[in-house]
Amino acid sequence: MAITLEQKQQAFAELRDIKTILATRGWFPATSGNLSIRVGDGAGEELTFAITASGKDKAVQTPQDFLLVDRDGKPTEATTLKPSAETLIHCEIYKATGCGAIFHVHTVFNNIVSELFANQGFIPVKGVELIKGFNIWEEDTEIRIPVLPNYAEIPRIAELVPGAIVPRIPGIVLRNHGIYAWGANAFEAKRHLEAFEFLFEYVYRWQLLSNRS
Ligand SMILES: CSC[C@@H](O)[C@@H](O)C(=O)COP(=O)(O)O
Ligand SMILES: [Zn+2]
Repeated sequence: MAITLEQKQQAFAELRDIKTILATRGWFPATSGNLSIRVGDGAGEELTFAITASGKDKAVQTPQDFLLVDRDGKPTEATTLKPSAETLIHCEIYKATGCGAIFHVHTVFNNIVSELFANQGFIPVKGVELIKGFNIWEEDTEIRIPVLPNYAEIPRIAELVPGAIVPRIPGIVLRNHGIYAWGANAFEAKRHLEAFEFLFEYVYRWQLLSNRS
């Protein structure tokens, strides 16, 4: 089914709201970061999502911030805007998870923690209450947040994504780059992103304390 103007405007408005909130946290330094929301209920061949245009200052609101793309990351309408350079990663996450929204940010905490654990391929987090933000309610459990290499060619990263996703962990980290967090909708993706960032800061600070002499 074709996407209606109303659906498109609603997705753009939701992206604008979340972009504004995340910008106030300083989570889009130097034009980094990208955000997307699925539009319509289409799956498979019908997958369409709204995504941030490439290279924009995500802390600034303009009438030219978002566009619609298809399952291959190609614009669905004539536009002068370029979709995010990392659109193919969003495509793979939508196809693999069926999620409704994906938020990507670069922070110092997610970069440092990814570097600390890159060689083992995952960031371990044990016994921290905020994993309940992922709906994991087991006491004192360890979760493992996947870390992928940050190749310069995005298609090389994108092809690793389906194999890296861990069913109950709604995120993947690119080494020394940033986090992709997703959810069934924008509300859930934001909650997951905030939980990840809390956990990364916790792991970072815990490492510092553990290594003091
Ligand atoms: C400007 S540094 C960050 C970019 O290289 C990239 O990683 C990023 O997150 C933003 O790219 P964009 O194409 O604007 O979506
Ligand atoms: Zn990025």
